[in-house]
Amino acid sequence: MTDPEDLAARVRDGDVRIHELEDHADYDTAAEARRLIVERETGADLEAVGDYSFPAEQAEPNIENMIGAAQVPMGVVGPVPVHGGAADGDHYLPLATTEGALLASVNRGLGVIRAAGGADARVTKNGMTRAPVFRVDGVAEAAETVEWVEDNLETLREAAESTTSHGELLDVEPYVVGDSVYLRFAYDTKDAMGMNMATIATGEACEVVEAETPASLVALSGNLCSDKKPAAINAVEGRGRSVTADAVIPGELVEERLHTTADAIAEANTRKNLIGSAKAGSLGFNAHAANVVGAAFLATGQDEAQVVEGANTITTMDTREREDGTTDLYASVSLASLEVGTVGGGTKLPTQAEALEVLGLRGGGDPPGSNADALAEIIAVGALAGELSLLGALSSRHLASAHEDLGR
Ligand SMILES: CC(C)(COP(=O)([O-])OP(=O)([O-])OC[C@H]1O[C@@H](n2cnc3c(N)ncnc32)[C@H](O)[C@@H]1OP(=O)([O-])[O-])[C@@H](O)C(=O)NCCC(=O)NCCSC(=O)C[C@@](C)(O)CC(=O)[O-]
Ligand SMILES: NC(=O)C1=CN([C@@H]2O[C@H](COP(=O)(O)OP(=O)(O)OC[C@H]3O[C@@H](n4cnc5c(N)ncnc54)[C@H](OP(=O)(O)O)[C@@H]3O)[C@@H](O)[C@H]2O)C=CC1
Repeated sequence: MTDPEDLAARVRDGDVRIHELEDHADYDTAAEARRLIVERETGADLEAVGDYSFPAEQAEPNIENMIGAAQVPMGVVGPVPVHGGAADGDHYLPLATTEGALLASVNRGLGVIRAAGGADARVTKNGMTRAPVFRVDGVAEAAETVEWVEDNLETLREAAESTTSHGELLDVEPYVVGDSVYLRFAYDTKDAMGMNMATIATGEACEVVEAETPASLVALSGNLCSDKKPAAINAVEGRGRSVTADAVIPGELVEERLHTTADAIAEANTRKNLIGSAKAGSLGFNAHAANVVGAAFLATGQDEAQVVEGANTITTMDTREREDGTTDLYASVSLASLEVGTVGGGTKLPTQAEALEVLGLRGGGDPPGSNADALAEIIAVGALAGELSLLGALSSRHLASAHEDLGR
């Protein structure tokens, strides 16, 4: 049966479940039937939602109960001048957002960085984590379990890596709380963001832990991972890529293009991003790193919920005196836990793959991992540009007027 009206009627009559429509029709017809059901029950018109540009079947690994697609406007900023460990040269960065003024701001910051000769960027740590929680009888069994894990990393590595041809187990960090034992597994997941890969590999390793120790698995994710929640452990230890970008901006460029001074930006950064964030109890000591991380994630097919970890960013802005008496601005961002991939997840979907192509980073890198490293470095430079521009706007008191002009 391939008629959407008939399919919708069968769902209404209870003959077919709404999430099983793909068993009875092709994927696009199933989505159309679902739209009919939802339209009739809610009175909403789903014409725009149904006007998507790719075969629904292509999204099969990414969504259940598909009715169409949410379309977010995508723009481009740059070129981004990056001197990175993996990324080098000028890259246009696609960003998808609904916040007017955001791309203008990042574009302005990139123009400043470009005029200053570009930004350096490096991935300084890489490890996607999964931390299962086990039940033990008490502290004696907890210690026995931890000792076994520490003595048998090779055995755990063999089990975990049997599930993947790309992933490598880097470390297992044990934590004990009463009769709970948490094992934080960290993997080099190469060009994949790696959450599925790390979860599957850790599941295999957990079977060995249960067979060899008194510990009994309670949950494959015990929240010390920590995925998609604000967590100090990610800000301190890192998760995914830890990446830093910096640039020195000549004082005259700050004045010409940001309409303020290096001193004023440094002061705004200290009082806002450092002291203000500390007083607020924030994990993010930055202005809006999440803006660039989120927009780049939507454009390139990353898991949008992991913007939470991307916000674990510290921005520093300091003045540097030159011999001629003028003052430059040293600017940096350090993203502790940027979780990105160029294979897997949403990266294969058509618009997302095209966005990765714009960056020259679609698919696996050579060597494996280099494309995801490069993506992390480019996003970090984009975040640095956003910080420079917003701090400039705040220092020159242009934030409200910018959003009056562009954001509404
Ligand atoms: C809006 C500007 C850039 C104007 O700034 P301006 O200096 O008046 O702009 P301009 O017209 O002189 O142009 C300067 C450059 O900006 C770029 N630019 C300029 N306009 C465009 C445009 N339409 N499209 C693309 N790029 C644009 C472009 O690079 C241009 O150079 P050019 O190419 O002309 O040589 C500036 O006032 C600004 O950056 N304001 C800050 C806005 C901002 O950062 N908003 C971010 C969101 S705020 C938020 O979400 C978080 C928050 C604030 O709540 C977090 C917190 O608590 O801090
Ligand atoms: N399971 C979970 O708990 C969670 C899942 N997610 C979801 O997980 C998905 C992302 O998981 P992820 O593991 O990244 O992606 P996928 O599950 O899509 O797997 C990617 C696979 O691509 C293969 N691959 C091919 N080339 C490369 C390369 N160069 N580098 C690395 N791997 C390569 C690997 O296969 P092989 O391993 O065989 O080598 C890898 O496992 C997203 O959809 C996200 O939303 C998010 C959070 C939690």
